Parts: sequence; C-alpha cells; structure tokens
Amino acid sequence: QLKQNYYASVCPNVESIVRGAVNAKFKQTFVTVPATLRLFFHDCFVSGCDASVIVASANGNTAEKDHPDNLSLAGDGFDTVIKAKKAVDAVSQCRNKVSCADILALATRDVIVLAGGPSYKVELGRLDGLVSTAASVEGNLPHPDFKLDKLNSMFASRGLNQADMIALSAAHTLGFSHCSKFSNRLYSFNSGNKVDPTLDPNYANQLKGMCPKNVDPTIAVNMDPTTPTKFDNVYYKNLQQKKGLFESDQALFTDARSRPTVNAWAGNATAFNQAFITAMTKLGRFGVKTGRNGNIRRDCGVFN
Ligand code: HEM
Ligand SMILES: [Ca+2]
Ligand SMILES: [Ca+2]
Repeated sequence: QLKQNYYASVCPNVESIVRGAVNAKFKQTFVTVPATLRLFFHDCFVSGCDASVIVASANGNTAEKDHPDNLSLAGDGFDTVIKAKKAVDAVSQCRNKVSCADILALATRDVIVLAGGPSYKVELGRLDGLVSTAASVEGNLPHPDFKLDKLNSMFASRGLNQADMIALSAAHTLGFSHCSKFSNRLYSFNSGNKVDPTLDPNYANQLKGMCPKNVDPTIAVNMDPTTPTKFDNVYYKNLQQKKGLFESDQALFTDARSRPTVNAWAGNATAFNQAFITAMTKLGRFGVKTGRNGNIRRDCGVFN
C-alpha cells in the first residue's frame, strides 16, 4: 500500500524539505549519516517501520530507545528526524500531515546519498506506531556475535532473504562501534584462541591499540578501517581481508553459503548498489502501520 508520491497533494515538497534539513544537519556533523541509517534499521526491525524507536520513555512507560540494544544509537539520528519534522511542519500545508516514520525513511535515503551511496525512490505512506516498549526490543535485534543461521532467521522473519541481509550488513561501511561490542574477539575469544582466528592479526593488533583492556566505555572505532566516511562496497573487500569488525560481519565471508555473494559484491559496486536498494525498499515495507493501527505524531518523541 506504500507509494512514491503519497504526499503529492498534501505536501508536494516533502522530499526537498527533508533533504534541506538533512543537508543542514550533515554540515554540522558527519555522524548524522551512520546515526540515521542505524536508527531506520532499529526502527524497522522492532514492530515495523513506524518510528516507535524515536518515542521517549514517559509516564511509567519504558520505551524502545531505553532497551540496552538501543542505548548506543547516536543522538544525531533522533535529532535529524526531529529537525526534518520541524522543517516539514514549518510549511503550513504540511503541518501534521507527514509521519515521523516516513520522514525517517526519506532522511535515511538522503544520508546514504550524502556519503556517496546510491540514490533511490522512497515509498511513503507509513503511519507512526501507537506503542513503544523496551520489552518489545528483546530478541528482535541482531547481536554482533551472531553467525549466518541466526542472522538469516532474524532477517527472514521480516521478509528479507540472505542476499538482502548481506546487502544491508554493508551499512557497516560507515560509522562507529564501541570497543565492548567486539573486544571478546581480541582478548578472550575461546579456550583455544585469545584472538579470533578469522580476524587478520595485524588488524587485531591495531584494534587492541585503540581498544586496550578496560578502555573508556565511550571510546568508539571506525567499523570500516579503509573508507569510514564513504558508503561503498569496501565493506566486502574488508571481509575478504579478514577485516570484518564483528563476528556477524566476518561470518558472511567465513561461511561458504554467503561467501560467493560477498565476493561478487566486492568485485561489482553496481551490483551491490542495486542489491542494497532492493533490500532497503523491502526493509522499509516491514510492519507498516495503516488505518487505526497508527497516526501522524505531532512530536516524533511523544505519543499524541
Ligand atoms: C546484520 C546484523 C547486524 C548487527 C549484529 C549489527 C550490530 C551493530 C553494532 C553492535 C554496532 C555498534 C554500536 C555501537 O557500539 O555504537 C552497529 C553499528 C551500526 N550499524 Fe549495525 N548491525 C547489524 C546490521 C545493520 C544493518 C542492517 C544496518 C542498516 C541498514 C546497520 C547499521 C549500522 C550503522 C550505520 C552503525 C554505525 C552507527 C554509528 O556510527 O552511530 N547495522 N551495528
Ligand atoms: Ca518500529
Ligand atoms: Ca566505506
């Protein structure tokens, strides 16, 4: 039921208004890009693409954003949506006509373009969800120690196949991770190996330098050591060189079932870009709210 020109009559310039707000935010900080992209993923995976992740805890309700798996979402992603919503609502014709969920979907496309990634048409018409609980997050987001089977099943239950999962994982071509998310791979992997044997030893040493034991928990490192601010297929080239930061990244190359796709996209940026667009479009359809199951939030962080 989503469609590209959903707001054509009520807010015909919504795309350029959102783009303007995203560009302004991007000029302030590059973090806008990875923060917004990850926010969209965490929103869609938990009760669908309905901006439920943006709601703040209030009135005794602990919202999604306060679940441990969401505490590392960077504030700049939330701020991007709030600023774009403000820009949309500043146009009287558009006021309270465009959902926060759609603004997040548009802003996500726009940040990918700003980082040099492919542009694509965004389907619109999502309503904002009426529920956001921390409890609903539990078990619904992938963890960095997941391997292929767990990743595939979590994505499959959202209509995304293995190719979609591999394409979307390339979001880790941008952005940062805190040391705690992967330090087990450096210091305490298993009984036989302190360092994960699927990690390049030189890269492991570099990571140890940036993430010494007992490092300040606020320290974060680039997830793509080669082109951290470019949206590109270097993510797959890193996996070929055993430079995937998480086990969930490196597993895509280690596992013979997914390796052919990694190799194909490492060698063909155009094919990767197309697969990424397909997967993002499918992700954006998941769990969409319509009719009485949603509304258009006046403030993205607060239920009406
Ligand atoms: C496949 C399973 C995935 C796992 C296990 C995973 C896990 C993680 C973890 C642990 C972090 C670091 C968080 C931190 O310490 O700050 C992270 C960052 C990030 N993830 Fe994922 N993720 C996955 C898939 C995705 C997908 C599908 C997307 C988007 C389409 C995505 C986008 C991002 C981005 C952009 C960042 C960087 C955020 C920033 O710099 O603020 N991830 N992910
Ligand atoms: Ca959601
Ligand atoms: Ca990159």
